[in-house]
Amino acid sequence: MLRFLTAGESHGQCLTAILEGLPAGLKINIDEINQKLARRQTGYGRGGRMKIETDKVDILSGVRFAETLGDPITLQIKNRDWSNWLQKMSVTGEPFGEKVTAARPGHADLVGIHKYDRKDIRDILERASARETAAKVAVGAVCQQFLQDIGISVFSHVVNIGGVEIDRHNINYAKLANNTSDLNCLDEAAETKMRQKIREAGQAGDTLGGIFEVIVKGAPEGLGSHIQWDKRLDGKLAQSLMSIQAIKAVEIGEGVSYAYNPGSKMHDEMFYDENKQVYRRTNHAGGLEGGMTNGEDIVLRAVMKPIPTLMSPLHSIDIETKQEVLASKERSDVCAVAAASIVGAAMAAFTIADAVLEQFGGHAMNDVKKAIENYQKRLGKR
Ligand SMILES: Cc1cc2nc3c(=O)[nH]c(=O)nc-3n(C[C@H](O)[C@H](O)[C@H](O)COP(=O)(O)O)c2cc1C
Ligand SMILES: C=C(O[C@@H]1CC(C(=O)O)=C[C@@H](OP(=O)(O)O)[C@H]1O)C(=O)O
Repeated sequence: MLRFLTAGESHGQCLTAILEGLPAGLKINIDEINQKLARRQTGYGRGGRMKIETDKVDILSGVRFAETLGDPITLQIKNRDWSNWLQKMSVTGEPFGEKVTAARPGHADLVGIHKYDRKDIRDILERASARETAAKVAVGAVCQQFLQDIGISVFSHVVNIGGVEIDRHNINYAKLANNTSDLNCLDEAAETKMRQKIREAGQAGDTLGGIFEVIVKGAPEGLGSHIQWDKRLDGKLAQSLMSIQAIKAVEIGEGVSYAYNPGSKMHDEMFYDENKQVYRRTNHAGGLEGGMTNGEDIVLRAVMKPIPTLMSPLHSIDIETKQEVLASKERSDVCAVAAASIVGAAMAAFTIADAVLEQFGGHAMNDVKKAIENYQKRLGKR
């Protein structure tokens, strides 16, 4: 079993993740992890915090001479902003600085205060903050290196921001691997409109959400299982995306379209090629049937809600004065769908890596590769 935990507050000293369960003998490239961390920081519409941070990973355990040992891998990312918050985030001493008492609709503020019996909303928002997604991306980047080594690639791109959609007929999917657009969008015309939309939202003190897509190529047939609810890979992938801060809906393949079309239009018909290898002409199912991968690309989409902190704040309540007030305004992003798309690829990579290890086991990279080879041979795959 592959598992990870993260720790760290948004303005605390650092973020830490422990990733356990990867086999020994996997080559680790720190520069590639850092590239993914940098990519998560980009995106038109991000706030002032991203000008302070330059996320870089330190590997504190589990790797020696750039190879995994099979031990838990500890990944750490320092918060550069911490130096500005030493007293407000002090581990010892008396409370310092103004309390946050005006709850923001759409954030964890109010429920968190009630549930954890706190008086300062900062005690909640620090951990609810999506700053934590930097740790998820570091974990996912390591998992992506594992997957890459066995021929599986995970990509993501932005398909909608604030209602501006990409033109699917005009997309060069070959650019997925080295897309350098800071909105992580493959459609230049749509990207220009997205920027305009984000600019207008920012000027109005408003925020925007959107949709990103994750595509997994090269996953072997049969990851996951139909035999039990918690073994279904569609369910696990949905959770991995839904667990990202601000994600409100997840779609697999044509997802929502299934409600509007008959079976004759939606199920992917099967054919044999001249070598008696099965192929399909469509992939409405997004690569998953019966909770298992079917050998097609895995296609997932996630909907992100607009950022809850608005510079033109919404009506809310003050937990201390019990008055109706405007929600608090923290420095904030206007739109972070591009960043979320990088997090989405990381979370999908973790989940696929876990499914691969569940199926093929192995504490050593060579054993994993042999097991996959044997399985593919049994299936008659070339
Ligand atoms: C990459 C990323 C950046 C985010 N930036 C902000 C932000 O600057 N301000 C904010 O209020 N929420 C931001 N959020 C969203 C909140 O973290 C999220 O809405 C909050 O934790 C409540 O969780 P929920 O939306 O899943 O219910 C961001 C989310 C992501 C994924
Ligand atoms: C720090 C990050 O995102 C943060 C997510 C976030 C929130 O409420 O989720 C609030 C903002 O933090 P701050 O209050 O420090 O400006 C974002 O910048 C990050 O993505 O690295």
